[in-house]
Formats: sequence, structure tokens, C-alpha cells
Amino acid sequence: MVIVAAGSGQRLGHGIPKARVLCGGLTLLERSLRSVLASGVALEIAVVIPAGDDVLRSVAESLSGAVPVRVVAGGASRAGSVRAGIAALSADAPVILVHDAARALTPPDVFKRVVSRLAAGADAVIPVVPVADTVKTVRGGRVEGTPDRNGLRAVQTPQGFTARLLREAHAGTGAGDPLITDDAMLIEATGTPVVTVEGDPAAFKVTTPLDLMLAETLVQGAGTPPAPADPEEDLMPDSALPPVAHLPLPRTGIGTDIHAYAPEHAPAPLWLAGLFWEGERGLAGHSDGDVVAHAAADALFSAAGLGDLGTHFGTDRPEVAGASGVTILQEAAAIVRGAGFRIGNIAVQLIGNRPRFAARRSEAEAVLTEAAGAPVGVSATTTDGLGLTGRGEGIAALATAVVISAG
Ligand SMILES: Nc1ccn([C@@H]2O[C@H](COP(=O)(O)OP(=O)(O)OP(=O)(O)O)[C@@H](O)[C@H]2O)c(=O)n1
Ligand SMILES: C[C@](O)(CO)[C@H](O)COP(=O)(O)O
Repeated sequence: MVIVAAGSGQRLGHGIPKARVLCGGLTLLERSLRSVLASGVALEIAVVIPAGDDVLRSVAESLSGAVPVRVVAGGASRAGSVRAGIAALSADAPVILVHDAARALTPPDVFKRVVSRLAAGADAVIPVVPVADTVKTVRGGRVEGTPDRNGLRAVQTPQGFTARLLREAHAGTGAGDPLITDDAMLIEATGTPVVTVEGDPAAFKVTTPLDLMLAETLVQGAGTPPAPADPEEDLMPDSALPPVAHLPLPRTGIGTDIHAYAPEHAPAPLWLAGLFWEGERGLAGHSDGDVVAHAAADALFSAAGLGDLGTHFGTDRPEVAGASGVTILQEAAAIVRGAGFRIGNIAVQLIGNRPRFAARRSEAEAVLTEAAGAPVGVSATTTDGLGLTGRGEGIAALATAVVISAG
């Protein structure tokens, strides 16, 4: 299975790779990877991400388990990304499915239908849905014709192929043509029959802001856990329960971090809330001393019941020395997600006399929100000259986090 997630998401317009955009608190990549895993059809998965995207890398790697997930960098076009994914799969895979991460809500049954049709002997299978609109061919603003709508289908993913056929098609010269918009087109050009199975409206591609709104609405409605395995135990019918009784309860966590200022004879740069503060006195610490990012990570572990910052990033880990707070928060979020939680939000309060924080609040919140993959709010306060922060001995931060079981 190849999941292509290396697109930039120009049409969505979030300014970050689309696969990293959140939908109901989870990245689109995580949602699509979870639906692939839930289908049970994949023996191995190659996830194709933008080169150097550490957030998507840790999202994908955190879901590697019984089904190994390999992460590779994508190409400039979708077809180039598909080729990178194919190259990362075992050479002996008999069939390959190619799936868009952007089709994040694809129901597991669609994967099963494609695989069943391949197992029944087809070489190339695509899921399709009927076209609702009348479609016209237009050139220069003028209508040239109206194809018979009964013969038209909108094409989705996963598209499934015998591995040899797909590898050969992508090795051919036609594969570089920018007019190639899906893998089936390459197979059609060889004359091999491409057959269809029923797609699903929920497998729509999140392309525009309106699509993302629809996806958000759908995942909110999907908070209901499956019915109990033994129906006789379900004494109260669903209709008699208030809707909230179906929802898993959120879990809160708390985190704290305090660092003393670096001594005058060994000055350090100040990194706080993911930002560099030029001209400000830095903090002493094993890592970069970013108390805001550390408190946020600590709160995440607390909420998920996974210990605390020291459990995962203790001073016994030499690689943590000098690590940035942003990296630590990213990794903490990936660990918490890997343990099966969605992250609701994180709130951090910075306690100290300096730096004056308000002017850079939104900059800091944007950096930390991206690191956590969930909203991070940061406020700041002084303590009226009291305590260690009031005496100017260091800076402290307190954080709370909300997580919810994704299961
Ligand atoms: N160079 C590319 C381009 C696209 N894709 C993936 O192909 C799928 C379908 O592409 P699309 O939805 O068009 O995504 P983007 O290219 O990101 O969107 P846009 O065209 O709006 O920039 C997505 O999962 C996308 O991540 C990819 O892996 N590599
Ligand atoms: C593969 C695809 O999702 C099938 O509908 C589609 O062609 C991808 O196109 P895009 O141009 O990358 O959005």
C-alpha cells in the first residue's frame, strides 16, 4: 500500500502541507493511515511525505506496528510521489494499492472491495461514484459538448493493481506527463482493462476549504463508539441515551517546568515558547531550557497517563542534550497519538518578569500549535516580585492539556 501525502495543498490554502492539516484534532495523514489500518488489507505501507517534514514523519512512524510503515520523501508531482512509494515497498508484493492521504475519511470497506476484485483476478481496479452534475467539455469559454452523464464516473482511491503492471507503467516514459492525474490512466494506455468497484461519498478528496468543513462535520458525528459486542447487554436502546453518553470522556493533564537563568559567566541564548529572544538572558538546562514547550509536553504525558517529561526525555538520554523545546513537544505529541489519543488543546502560562511576551504571543502560539498538531494557547504573568520568578532567578511555566481516546 502506498499513501501519497506529499502534496502542498495549494487549493486548501492553509500554508502547510495538506496532510498536516487537522481534521477533528487529527492530521489528515493520521486519519487516512488509521482507515487503511482499520481495513486490515495492508501488509506493509509506504507513506510519501514532503522531504524533511518531521511532523508527518513522526505521525506516520508512530502508527508503525504489526503492519510496518516506511516513510519516504515525495516528488514534485503526484505521479513522482507514487513512484517513490512504490520503490519503498518489498519487491515481492503481489499487488499494490495507491491511496491519497487527502481522502482521509475513506471507509475501510472501499479498501476491501478493491482488494476483493483484485483477488478475483482483475489487474487494475478503481473505486468510482456516479457524477451528480451535468459535465460539459469547454474550450476557450465555449461549450464543445455534453458527454452522456450515465457513462461518467468520478474516480476515487485506493486504486489497486498487480504490482508488476503498476511498476512497469510508472517506469514508462508516459508517467512523466503532467496530464496524468491518476495511476489508472497509465494502465489504460497499455490496453489492460481497468475495472470499477463501488466507491463511497465519504471517500471524497479534501481539496478546498469547503471539503475540510464537510470532513470536520463528519468526524464530529462519528464520535459514537461501535455497538456492544453482545447485543443482549445493550439494555438501553441508543435512542433512549442522551447523545453525550456515547462519547469517550476527555482526560486532562498538568505540567510544570522551571529553569534558572544561566550564570553570568556562562551565558546562554533564550529560547522560550519555540522562539529565539534576542538580547534576553537565557536559561540553564540539559536541553534548550524552553520551559513553555517542556511544560506543554509534560501536560500531554500527564493527560495520556504516560508518565512525565522525565520518563521520556530524561537527562540519561544524551541525545536530548541541547534538543529544542519544539522538537520535544513534537515528539511528545507523536508518542501520545501513538498511544491512541487525540489531542484536544494545550494551555500554557509563562511565569516570569521577562521577556515581555504579549507582542510575540501569536507567533509563539503558531510555532507550538504546529509542533503539537493541536491548538496551543500561551498566556503570561508576573508574580508581583514574589517567589523565584519574581526575584528574577528564573522562568517557570504551567500547562494543562486535554486528550481523548481515539479508539
Ligand atoms: N507532489 C505531490 C502532489 C500530490 N500528492 C498527493 O496526492 C494526493 C492528491 O493530491 P491533491 O489532493 O491534489 O493534493 P495537493 O497536491 O496537496 O493539492 P493542491 O493541488 O491543492 O496543491 C494528496 O494526498 C497529495 O498529498 C503527493 O503525494 N505529491
Ligand atoms: C487520484 C485522484 O484522487 C483520483 O480522483 C485524483 O486524480 C488526484 O488528482 P489531484 O490533481 O492530485 O487532485
